[in-house]
Amino acid sequence: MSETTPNDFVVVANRLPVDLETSSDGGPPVWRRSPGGLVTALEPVLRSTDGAWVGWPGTADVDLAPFTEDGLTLHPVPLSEDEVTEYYEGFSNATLWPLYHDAVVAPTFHRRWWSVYERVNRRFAEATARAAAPGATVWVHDYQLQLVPAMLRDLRPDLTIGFFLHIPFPPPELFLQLPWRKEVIGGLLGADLVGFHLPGGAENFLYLARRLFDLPAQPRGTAGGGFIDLGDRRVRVGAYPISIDSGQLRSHSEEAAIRLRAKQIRSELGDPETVLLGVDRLDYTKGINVRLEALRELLTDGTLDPEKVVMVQLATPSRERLSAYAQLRDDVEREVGRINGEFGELGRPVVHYLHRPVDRDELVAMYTGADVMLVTPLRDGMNLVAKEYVACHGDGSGSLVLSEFAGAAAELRRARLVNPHDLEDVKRAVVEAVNEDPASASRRMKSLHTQVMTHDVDRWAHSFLGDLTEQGRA
Ligand SMILES: Nc1nc2c(ncn2[C@@H]2O[C@H](COP(=O)(O)OP(=O)(O)O)[C@@H](O)[C@H]2O)c(=O)[nH]1
Ligand SMILES: O=P(O)(O)OC[C@H]1O[C@H](O[C@H]2O[C@H](CO)[C@@H](O)[C@H](O)[C@H]2O)[C@H](O)[C@@H](O)[C@@H]1O
Repeated sequence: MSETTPNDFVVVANRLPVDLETSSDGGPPVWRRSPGGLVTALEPVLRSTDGAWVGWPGTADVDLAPFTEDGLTLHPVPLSEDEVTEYYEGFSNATLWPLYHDAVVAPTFHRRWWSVYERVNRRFAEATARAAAPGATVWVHDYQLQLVPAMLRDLRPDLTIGFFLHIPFPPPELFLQLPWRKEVIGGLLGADLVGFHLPGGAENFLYLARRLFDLPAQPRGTAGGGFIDLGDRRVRVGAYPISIDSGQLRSHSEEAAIRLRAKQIRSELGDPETVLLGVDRLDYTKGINVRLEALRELLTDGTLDPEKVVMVQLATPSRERLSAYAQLRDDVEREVGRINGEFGELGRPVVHYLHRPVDRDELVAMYTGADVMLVTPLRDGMNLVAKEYVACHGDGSGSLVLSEFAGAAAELRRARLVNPHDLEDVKRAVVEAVNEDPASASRRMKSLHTQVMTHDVDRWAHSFLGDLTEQGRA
């Protein structure tokens, strides 16, 4: 670890790429990789740009000076226990998260949470102002930090500021429910460039900004993008679908040790004809129960044979103190128990359920060895898991069942797209994926693979940062 100097490129996100975990047995704290796709995508970008990362170290009441860890310059922003409850779990994940995900769970609005959200956003803006060199480029990420762009611009007008939202930006009729709607849009308008995964998010934002700030309509740009003129400055808005380090993952999946482990996993599962796989944070947006219910009905009506089909569901713990997440865990575990109780045999469950993270090698072996990947979110910004599975199947093996409501569906058109609200549609897609003729399945997967290989995270970052640089110069 060492002291740091201001950087020309700074990433700002709620979490650092590593979480500080304290052990209950009094042992020394350890840094572990943070959960979620934002970190998966941004870490390779930051490594290639030699920038700094401003974020929360994942544990309450930890106040650390900036330091370097494993080659990354990190600027920790402390959160108190109350701030974790009110800013992170409260306003970020019980107000904004459900509101932005089509209100699949009812959002909760609390004035107190809002004031803590404002306070914490200010702290992030101040930490960033200290971390950024004169004239630096700052890239702010996600719904937890929507006020940072305007706060940072006030503190440091010399900076070029980009903002990227990793979750869907909701349609106006939902967003307008938010009591602090104007403040949130005003916060985002502090950026030079505001980016979304999909054109629909960009269009929603442009409409709302013009309506809430009474701005004149402008001609539409390409792919849902456009500009907002604020008099003294111009904010660019666009769609930038995020991706993964596809080349690295493909090579990883082709390593002999991974191939061997993939075979071992199948053997440990009893060498079934078909392995179905789900990989998600245990989040109510991910539609885990949708696929479990589809499986149970297909076993009940005899369409799938429990002696031939096995499902692996990896559900990594997430936001566990929130009641909607605790309820989801109960529901998922009840459904897993029900399927295994009805259709499993001694030593041979149908659903293998893990409620803990596995290491990256094991995850890549799981992707590589699975015949059908089930990605059935009710709503998802992108879903990198879908792209990761495809990157691991360059040989044309495997099949992807993908919700129309995942951002990834806009690019992965040749996946078996399903409406997760329509159980019959999900069942049909699972059966078709299990029974598909190998030659046609291979053509499908190869075309998906080409898409993922040619649209990787490097391309995403270059596209966003290229537009940001252009905008900063304008
Ligand atoms: N190493 C590891 N990574 C995981 C595990 N579960 C999920 N991930 C990763 O977490 C990320 C999830 O991203 P995404 O699908 O976009 O959904 P998000 O959780 O909503 O960000 C992917 O990069 C996964 O590979 C796990 O058990 N171990
Ligand atoms: O930090 P957590 O509360 O533990 O949550 C983990 C991350 O979840 C979300 O990820 C999103 O970003 C992915 C990459 O763009 C995208 O593929 C996925 O659809 C999103 O759900 C969240 O947006 C991140 O801020 C969290 O760190």
